[in-house]
Amino acid sequence: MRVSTSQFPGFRTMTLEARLRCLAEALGREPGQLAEALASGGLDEGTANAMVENAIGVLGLPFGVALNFQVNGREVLVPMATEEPSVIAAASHAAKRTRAGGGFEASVDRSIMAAQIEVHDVTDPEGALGRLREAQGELLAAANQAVPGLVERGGGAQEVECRSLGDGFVVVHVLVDCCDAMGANLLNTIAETLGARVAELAGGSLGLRILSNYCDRRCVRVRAQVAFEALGCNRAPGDVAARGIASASRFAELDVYRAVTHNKGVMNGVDAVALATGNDTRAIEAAAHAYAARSGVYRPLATWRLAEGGLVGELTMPLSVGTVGGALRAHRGARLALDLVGARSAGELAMVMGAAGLATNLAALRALATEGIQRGHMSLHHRATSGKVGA
Ligand SMILES: CC(C)(COP(=O)([O-])OP(=O)([O-])OC[C@H]1O[C@@H](n2cnc3c(N)ncnc32)[C@H](O)[C@@H]1OP(=O)([O-])[O-])[C@@H](O)C(=O)NCCC(=O)NCCSC(=O)C[C@@](C)(O)CC(=O)[O-]
Ligand SMILES: NC(=O)C1=CN([C@@H]2O[C@H](COP(=O)(O)OP(=O)(O)OC[C@H]3O[C@@H](n4cnc5c(N)ncnc54)[C@H](OP(=O)(O)O)[C@@H]3O)[C@@H](O)[C@H]2O)C=CC1
Repeated sequence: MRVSTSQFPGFRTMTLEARLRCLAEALGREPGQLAEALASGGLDEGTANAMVENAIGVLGLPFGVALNFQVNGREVLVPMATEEPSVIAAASHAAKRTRAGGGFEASVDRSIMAAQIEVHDVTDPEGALGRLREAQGELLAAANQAVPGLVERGGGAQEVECRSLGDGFVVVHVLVDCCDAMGANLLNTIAETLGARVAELAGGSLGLRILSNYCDRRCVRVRAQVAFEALGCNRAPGDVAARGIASASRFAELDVYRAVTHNKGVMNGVDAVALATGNDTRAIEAAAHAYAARSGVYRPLATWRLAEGGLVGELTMPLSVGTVGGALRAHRGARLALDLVGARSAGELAMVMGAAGLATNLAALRALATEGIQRGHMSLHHRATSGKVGA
């Protein structure tokens, strides 16, 4: 569903029921439909029992919506599931500050993932690589026969790459466009289909056949320009806040101890959207941190630089996310989250996730570089931990 605005004045002080009414109106739905989708955390026990093993119930998490987002000119509601107070406020807060500069600009690569087939005890690695390269056409055809639906949608196996790792190991990557799926099961099907033939061609023993979660060809890039005036508050003028944010960003580039915390601030937004939309947060985290360390030094995923009259923030990170497959079909709450975000493709969802990550990073840096984190975060944290909650 697309909305005409992501700004709802007074949303933060409304009751839960009033917020649902407000969203339902924006989406052209009945409030009851939203409440029904979210009943018992969006997941009933029967479904939970079928989704995982040894289920004993359903564990709840707060589900909220970050406001004020514009991504590539589109007004976007950003669904977030998180146990951490102040993350949704932080995302909404930063998104509000980006609006005067046009919000977030984002782009995304095709949904390319690599299926890995590993062969060991290869006695002639050079000969193996030659035979595997020659057989590229045959391997691609066999891979595509295993996923006809994907091919019909315009995706499927695109390319075969092979490398010798030394010590008798040869690895083949089948690069697959998995369209709107995260892709794990699709890629594993391809890896298992090709395994025996690849080992035969390589002249070695077949080893692992599984996707690689290091999806460095499936990156999202997000940029935001924030004017000094949009960064100021009564505790710091905008240019002072901007200089503080740029300096905090530089600190993260120079120090791994800081870079990890900086990236935790990025993942506050990314993971919350991933959890809400039923995506695999372990896959996202594993790829993000490998990418952050790709040069051999662990670096920030997002950086902020002073520019003419303001700040420019840029985030690049790999994101393998789906709007189909995985837990999505079964999970009512995740389907509602996808409906709220209005993403028509996995790429569009990845761009919103990246924008959420850049927003939570900006909010945290702005707070840290001006008043410190404790006022904003701890006031909301105390609200959550005071005896009143759940009474
Ligand atoms: C907490 C704020 C946003 C307050 O910030 P503020 O300046 O008091 O906010 P405001 O009252 O001026 O409100 C501005 C907008 O923020 C949103 N907003 C503001 N408050 C709320 C609220 N209660 N409920 C819902 N939305 C809220 C809302 O959109 C609001 O617009 P309005 O509704 O007025 O039109 C700010 O201090 C902030 O962004 N702090 C950073 C919080 C943060 O990063 N939390 C994560 C936990 S710390 C961490 O995990 C990461 C870290 C920090 O270690 C990463 C790192 O080191 O880089
Ligand atoms: N290492 C890892 O990360 C691993 C992760 N997993 C898990 O695998 C799951 C994700 O696997 P994934 O392959 O994405 O999901 P699925 O196994 O559910 O596959 C997605 C299916 O959706 C169908 N589909 C419908 N529309 C589209 C579309 N537009 N684009 C693409 N596919 C479409 C396709 O079937 P059809 O063509 O027949 O219609 C496809 O097979 C996650 O739950 C993940 O946690 C599993 C193993 C390892």
